[in-house]
Amino acid sequence: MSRGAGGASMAGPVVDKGADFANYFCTYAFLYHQKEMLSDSVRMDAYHASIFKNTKHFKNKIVLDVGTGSGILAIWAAQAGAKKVYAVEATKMAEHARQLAAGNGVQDIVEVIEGSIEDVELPEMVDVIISEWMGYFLIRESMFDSVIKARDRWLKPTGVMYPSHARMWVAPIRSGLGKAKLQDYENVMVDWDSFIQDTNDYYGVNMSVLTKPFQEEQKKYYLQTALWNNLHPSQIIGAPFIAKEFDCLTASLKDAASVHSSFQVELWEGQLKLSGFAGWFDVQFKGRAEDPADQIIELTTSPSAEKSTHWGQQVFLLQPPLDYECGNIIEGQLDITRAKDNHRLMDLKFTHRLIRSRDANGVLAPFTCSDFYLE
Ligand SMILES: C[S@@+](CC[C@H](N)C(=O)[O-])C[C@H]1O[C@@H](n2cnc3c(N)ncnc32)[C@H](O)[C@@H]1O
Repeated sequence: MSRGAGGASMAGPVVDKGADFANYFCTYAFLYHQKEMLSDSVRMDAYHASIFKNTKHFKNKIVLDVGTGSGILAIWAAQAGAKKVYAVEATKMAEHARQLAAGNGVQDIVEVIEGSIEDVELPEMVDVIISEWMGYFLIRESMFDSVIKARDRWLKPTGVMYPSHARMWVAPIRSGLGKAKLQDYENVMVDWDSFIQDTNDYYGVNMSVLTKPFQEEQKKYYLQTALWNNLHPSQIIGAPFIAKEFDCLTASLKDAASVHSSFQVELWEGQLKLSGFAGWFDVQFKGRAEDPADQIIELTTSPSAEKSTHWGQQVFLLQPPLDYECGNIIEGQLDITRAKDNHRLMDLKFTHRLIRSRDANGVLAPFTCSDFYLE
């Protein structure tokens, strides 16, 4: 791939650091935002268990926490017996992490370093890299890039990644959200029409040449942007499939830059309306093949009746929804690439068709394409 803005090469995309700080990092400098993550009990329980059920990976070890935020993972690593923890944080939250480590008596073990992991120098290689880098649908925010770079630079050849594996899941769903979004979009366009009329009547300028670009802009916003949602499991209408898997020990920057996955899913009976697709992720803490975890822990963000996470699921709605019959199959291709103007956002495209039956002679619906933006 080329090395233009949004493109990825072996060294990753070229990033305007000032813009990146303003657009991305700034919210992490606020305690209210860190508190949201610290209040996600599914997330907290999984990381806590991954460390304390596998203390052999931490006892007397050198640990690097990439993006320490409040310092929580670094403090747990110290409590689990780490000899030294380098806790790297790009924002001023580093000061709070330092306070928190001292407030919990681990200031001699946890060394908080304020700076971007790409720029900091550590005095030694580490045994473990721990990080909570996952964004919506796993790869939004592109923080995995930073973890990969840290791994390639600072992890000993025998080192362990926490988490060790990650997977992106997709499933066909039903949802009432599409109808509401379509209504919002239509209302906005009705409002635009009266705005055009008023501007012409009162101010003598005809704005109608801007109708098409306005329509495109609003369509993208209301109908083609991925939506955050906490789905109920009953909204899933076909077997979820894995769109991408990462082994965090070996994944490359190129691997992390895009997803290309074909799928074929039989739709379950009893629903008959395909509203779109949902995407979520899980991560596993398995250690490494030669040094496996004593207890494998998994953190999942899948739709659940009992346990939701702050990640929820990302929902991609078809407009209009597709009617189907029992036993129909939806097949197609999912392509995700980095947005051209912001490497932390994704452009996502579903190319799909509904096959009326498994029979090769079944009636085929035409291909439909849906572009979504993980913004
Ligand atoms: C999702 S938060 C996790 C915070 C904390 N580890 C936790 O689990 O509660 C990610 C943190 O990583 C920091 N971060 C992201 N990219 C970074 C980088 N390249 N270098 C240093 N810190 C980074 C962010 O500022 C943010 O505080």
